[in-house]
Amino acid sequence: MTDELKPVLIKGGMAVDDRGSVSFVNDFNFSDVKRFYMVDNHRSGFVRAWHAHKNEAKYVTAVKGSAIIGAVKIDNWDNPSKDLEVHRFVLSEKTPAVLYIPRGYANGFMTLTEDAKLIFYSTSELKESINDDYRYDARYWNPWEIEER
Ligand SMILES: Cc1cn([C@H]2C[C@H](O)[C@@H](COP(=O)(O)OP(=O)(O)O[C@H]3O[C@@H](C)C(=O)[C@@H](O)[C@H]3O)O2)c(=O)[nH]c1=O
Repeated sequence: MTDELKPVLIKGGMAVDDRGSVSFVNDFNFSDVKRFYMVDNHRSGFVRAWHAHKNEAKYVTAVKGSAIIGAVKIDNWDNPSKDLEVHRFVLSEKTPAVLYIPRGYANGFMTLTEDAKLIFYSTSELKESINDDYRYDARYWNPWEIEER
């Protein structure tokens, strides 16, 4: 759906009335999605990172709670530079949105709330993804610090 080679935050919205609420991201579609999976952590503050894919792109949204999402475009798959640009986003059920992470990127996230649950929509089938999975230490790049301000 999106051939940009930069992460794109597709913003949505929430409609609330006397019945309840509807969260939506109208500009997102499933045209290149082949599978989905949901991820949560046992506690807030836990980091799952860095997982990189040469061919797989993914879309991620927060179904519940909030999380910091990181994305880094890989320059050298065997020894990526530590100085690469780290794209950093906060996804939350309170501000409906879908984050597009292009192929060629490492991604990861840190849960900000105990109840955080993320859905990933992947453009690869699992068997394609398994052969396209490059992992680096969770703090190889470190967008997980929260500055008190
Ligand atoms: C992602 C996924 C995992 N699994 C299985 C495989 C494995 O036995 C178990 C755990 O998978 P993983 O160890 O890959 O889970 P994890 O290490 O949390 O990796 C996941 O984290 C996020 C940040 C990513 O970027 C993805 O690459 C995804 O693989 O779940 C599926 O069956 N289907 C799926 O779509």
